[in-house]
Amino acid sequence: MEAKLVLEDGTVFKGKGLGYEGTTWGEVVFNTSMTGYQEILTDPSYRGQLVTLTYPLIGNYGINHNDFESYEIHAGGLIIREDCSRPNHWQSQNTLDVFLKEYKITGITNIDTRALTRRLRSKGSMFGVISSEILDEKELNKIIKQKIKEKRCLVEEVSVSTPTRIPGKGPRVVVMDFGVKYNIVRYLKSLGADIFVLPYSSSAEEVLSYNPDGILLSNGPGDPMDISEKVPEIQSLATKNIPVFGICLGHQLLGLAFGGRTYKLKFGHHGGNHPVKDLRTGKVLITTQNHGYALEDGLPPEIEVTHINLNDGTIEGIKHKDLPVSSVQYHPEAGPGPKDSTLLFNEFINKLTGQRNVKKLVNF
Ligand SMILES: NC(=O)CC[C@H](N)C(=O)O
Repeated sequence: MEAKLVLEDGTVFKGKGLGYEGTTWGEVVFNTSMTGYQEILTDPSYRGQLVTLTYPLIGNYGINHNDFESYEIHAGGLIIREDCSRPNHWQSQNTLDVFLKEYKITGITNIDTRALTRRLRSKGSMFGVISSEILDEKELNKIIKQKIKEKRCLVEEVSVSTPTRIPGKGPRVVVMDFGVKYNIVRYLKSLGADIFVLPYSSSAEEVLSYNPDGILLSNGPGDPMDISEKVPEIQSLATKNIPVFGICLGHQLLGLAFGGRTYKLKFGHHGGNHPVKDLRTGKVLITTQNHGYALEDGLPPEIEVTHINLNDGTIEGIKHKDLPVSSVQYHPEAGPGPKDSTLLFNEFINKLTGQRNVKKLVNF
């Protein structure tokens, strides 16, 4: 089945349809991880984006029950070089193609993803459309012009609609769900936390009514300014002397709450090998990243920058100088990616219990 990918600048890539036969659109981003396609597809932060995977062979270890980062595929579409239709792995239960069909996600294969990535890297991420049903390029360009203007509240699309509890015997953690990845919840659970996942729309008052020992602000899709109405609520929560830990979108919202500003990166950070320096220890961590926005330099004086990205110097972590509040732009929960930073979860939980001992994490 023939398929086409058209970018907002008019570039056309011809390929072969993958997954569900149809038409899909969104911002085209590239991820440089070598493995982890299932986690990437199901990560709510990719909601509505067309994900290009730079690793040339995708699907080779199939799809399994354990690697879900949420309840469904959130990426709007998938762009790859080569699809492996006969996966081989002891846990594999499905092929990538069938998986995409099940969730009605349209993809495209046989694409020169190297050329596409170079284009996105030099011009910046662009809007695009993938279709295996419409091949007329004029028609596809028309779709881009229409859809690029469409506004969606992506966080609303992915957040839980009612509070959900994952019981544990340890400290009570409220997770504000902007599109939380399962691995964040898995780590908190492995450390014994009594977890309440609340809809992103919950007010500060509602969050506090759970009497939390700590609050986690999750990752999530889109521009943090799309949910700027949450900023005063987060500011109110972050100044109550309750430990708060933010991840990715949660980090950006926390920065905004303390008077910082966000901006859009040229092509974002999406991959599993981003070097980040912890400025307090001088150590370099290899991190998983997936973000298109970042905090601007020039944060208020009460905020300390704790981590920076060694590729481009952008802010990767902050902490409040007086309050028990900190956050990272990257993903300590990995899923997929290196686990250099998983101890951040121990640090957070230890703050809540006052324990000194670092519990050994369960390996996922
Ligand atoms: N993974 C995330 O939380 C991403 C945050 C935000 N949507 C961004 O792209 O910057």
